[in-house]
Amino acid sequence: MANPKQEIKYTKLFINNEFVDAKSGKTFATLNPATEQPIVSVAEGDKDDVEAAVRAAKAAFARSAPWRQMDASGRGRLLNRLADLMQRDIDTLANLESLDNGKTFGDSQFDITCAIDTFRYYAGWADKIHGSTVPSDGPVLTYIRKEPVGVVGQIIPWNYPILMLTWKWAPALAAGCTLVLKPAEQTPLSALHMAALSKEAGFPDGVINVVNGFGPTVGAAIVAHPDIRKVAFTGSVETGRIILSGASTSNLKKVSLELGGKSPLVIFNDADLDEAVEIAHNAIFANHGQNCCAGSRTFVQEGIYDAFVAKAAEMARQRKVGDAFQDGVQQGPQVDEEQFKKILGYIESAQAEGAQLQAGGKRAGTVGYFVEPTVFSNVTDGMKIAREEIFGPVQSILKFSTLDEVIERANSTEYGLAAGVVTKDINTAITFTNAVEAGSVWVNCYDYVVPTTPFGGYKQSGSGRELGYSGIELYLETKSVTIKLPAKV
Ligand SMILES: NC(=O)C1=CN([C@@H]2O[C@H](COP(=O)(O)OP(=O)(O)OC[C@H]3O[C@@H](n4cnc5c(N)ncnc54)[C@H](OP(=O)(O)O)[C@@H]3O)[C@@H](O)[C@H]2O)C=CC1
Ligand SMILES: CCCCCC/C=C/C(=O)O
Repeated sequence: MANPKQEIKYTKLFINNEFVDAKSGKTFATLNPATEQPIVSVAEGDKDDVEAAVRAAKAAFARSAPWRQMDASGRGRLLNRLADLMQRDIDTLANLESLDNGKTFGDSQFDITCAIDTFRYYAGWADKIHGSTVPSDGPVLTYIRKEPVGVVGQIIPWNYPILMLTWKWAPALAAGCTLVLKPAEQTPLSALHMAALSKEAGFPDGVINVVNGFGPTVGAAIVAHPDIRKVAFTGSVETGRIILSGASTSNLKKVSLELGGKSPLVIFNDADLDEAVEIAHNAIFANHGQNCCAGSRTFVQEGIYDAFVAKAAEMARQRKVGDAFQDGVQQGPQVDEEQFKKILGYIESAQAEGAQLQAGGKRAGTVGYFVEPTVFSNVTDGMKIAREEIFGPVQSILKFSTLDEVIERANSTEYGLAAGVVTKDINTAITFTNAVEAGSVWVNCYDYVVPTTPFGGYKQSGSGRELGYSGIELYLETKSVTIKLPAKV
């Protein structure tokens, strides 16, 4: 049941299976973006708390520790148990997520259902991670072992708090790593409830640690720590750059990055118009536009352009904006004042650069970080809204003539996370999907993100792939073992 008055039980740091205060005693308030008021204060970790968390994670990774002695199938059972507990607490988790992030209760439930599926998917992998034998020359036996990387640091954003935690925790735990997670400062609450569930599920001491706090303190300490062997990050390109550089100047820890996007969604003349409008609407407005793979450049072929714009604007005007806990609401507030102001700034820049405002265009209401679902037509490639990640409910509709032209324009960006194409012509669809520089391409659909399928970016949208078996590979080392035999056998 949706409950904006959800009791909040966990507000401290989670280190070595205990909730503890920050060593400094400091706390910070997490705000409700619908009211702009504090929900609760949470412990504010810093370098010393990261140190304690890494020490716990390192001890949990010791050869004789219960986690390392556990059978791989035992890790799978713990992951499934955690998924069971998430299912039991789905309403509590969804309430915490919606309070802290502003997304609708229904969207939070959907995200948590996806997260549960992901834990179950990786539970299945835990005892199926294996090496191989290799036919080396000479009287030797050579085999390849796959081993967990060790202690890993994980830094996640605020747009899908539980889902991003899951994309990090589930493969790392299936692989046998131990971890220190930093949730985003805006959305620590669901991660802390997840920490409590991990203890209840039976994960041994120190395997999972959560340190709330800020990027330049907690995040930087994770990135610099010499005992952390790998860092996994989701967030902005700018912070991704800082992380890569911090990893290279500390212990050269491995890094995987899932960064931003400016993803093209291309709609051809032969598309079913209503279906295409709906795909494009959901591609940009889902999660209030706060989505790394949002279809933020809607390219529409000239034959249907005017009709498409009219219907897209009408659909945006019908989108119901309001409090996350109200029935029928499709869009809550943006996560914080910074994002809210950034989005309004982009809307202003689009008007100044000559884009035509078709719907929305301003703040919704007077309290909370609500932005009207906004649609611009006559957007051209050089405009700021066509080049930069807005991360908000702003649809930019661009016109194109030919397939070759739109391929070139779609690829004319340093991002390469996702792309979509809507057409009835299989040749057009395949030509586009082969040519577009993007880690995920969706044909006649969008945002089809499932646990089995790798997800990540080309170019500056990142490196490495989460989900699928690729997600596990991020947390594995490869060891080649060669044993001399008395004779060739
Ligand atoms: N790819 C994606 O899914 C996301 C993209 N973005 C893009 O980034 C823009 C800015 O959002 P923002 O939240 O500032 O994104 P950031 O990339 O800065 O935040 C993501 C995470 O990184 C942490 N972080 C920040 N600085 C450092 C650092 N120096 N070292 C280590 N970790 C750090 C943040 O901590 P803290 O909690 O203190 O912020 C947060 O946990 C958005 O408008 C959007 O365009 C944002 C979120 C997700
Ligand atoms: C629930 C379906 C959409 C998932 C999108 C994942 C986005 C990740 C990100 O923004 O980093």
